[in-house]
Amino acid sequence: MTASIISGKKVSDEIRGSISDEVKELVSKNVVPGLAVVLVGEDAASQVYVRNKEKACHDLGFYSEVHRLPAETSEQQLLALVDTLNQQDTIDGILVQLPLPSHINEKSVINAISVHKDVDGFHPVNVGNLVIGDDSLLPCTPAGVIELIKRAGVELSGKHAVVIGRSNIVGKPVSLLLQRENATVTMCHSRTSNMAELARQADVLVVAIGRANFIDSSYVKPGAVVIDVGMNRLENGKLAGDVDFESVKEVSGPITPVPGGVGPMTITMLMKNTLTAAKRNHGLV
Ligand SMILES: Nc1nc(=O)c2c([nH]1)NC[C@@H]1CN(c3ccc(C(=O)N[C@@H](CCC(=O)O)C(=O)O)cc3)C=[N+]21
Repeated sequence: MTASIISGKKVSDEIRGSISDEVKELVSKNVVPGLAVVLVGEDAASQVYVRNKEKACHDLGFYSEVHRLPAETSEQQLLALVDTLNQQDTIDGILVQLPLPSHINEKSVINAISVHKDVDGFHPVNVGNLVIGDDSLLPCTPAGVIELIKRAGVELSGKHAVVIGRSNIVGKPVSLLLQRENATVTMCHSRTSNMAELARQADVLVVAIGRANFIDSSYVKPGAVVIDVGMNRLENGKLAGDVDFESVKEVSGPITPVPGGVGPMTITMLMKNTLTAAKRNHGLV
């Protein structure tokens, strides 16, 4: 029996609907949430994502600035722009698209973004607050993963969640958010020796390893929820997840597709963070 599909597009549209309503409310109080996205260089995938973010802003009534800088931009020039955006009252959220050209230190740039405008949730203070369980702007993809699981009607409390991948951007924060939902969390990574055996114990399997179609049905307990965070562009230009969707959907429980799963949620959570930052910046929460 083929698994049910968790549509990130559908969930995303529902959440964007409520964001749009909240923005109308804010605009009536002369507050327009503003997002600045900075793209350095011509990376094709980044151009797609930045265009998606810009479109989402326009669809939801946000003020949007996109700064497209040449690849040879110096770190100092980029830091100067970030500083300007930190001071700009019309901007509530700042996102500097990663990866950056190798001559620029990503940490320095992330640390330079005001904590209150860090709508990526990458700043160490936001990450620290996430770890200790204090209020913070949550990283978009991890927050989107949790939202998808919840909206699929899956109860996480007491369940065994297995996260494959331990990146700072996805794996680590997802494991923390799963713990916050009282799941029991196992973290697998490149040095895990019995990965398939551990993965098969999962009630909820979250995969974020960056290897196309790597996870097949041998990693999945029948009926387990599978969340595919993979975003791999194949030679033929198609997008593939980290999960071999065709084989896994025959054994899994609810499963997210790629595209149309976690991707749209990443953008939607970015919009949600920008809305939250705008309300905070204007003393409305
Ligand atoms: N500072 C920073 N913050 C990010 O959040 C960030 C980043 N840098 N660098 C790159 C990754 C990747 N990312 C995606 C956003 C949307 C889709 C998305 O909309 N995906 C669609 C398909 C889009 C397409 O057609 O390629 C989907 O999966 O349905 C994917 C990936 C955000 N990122």
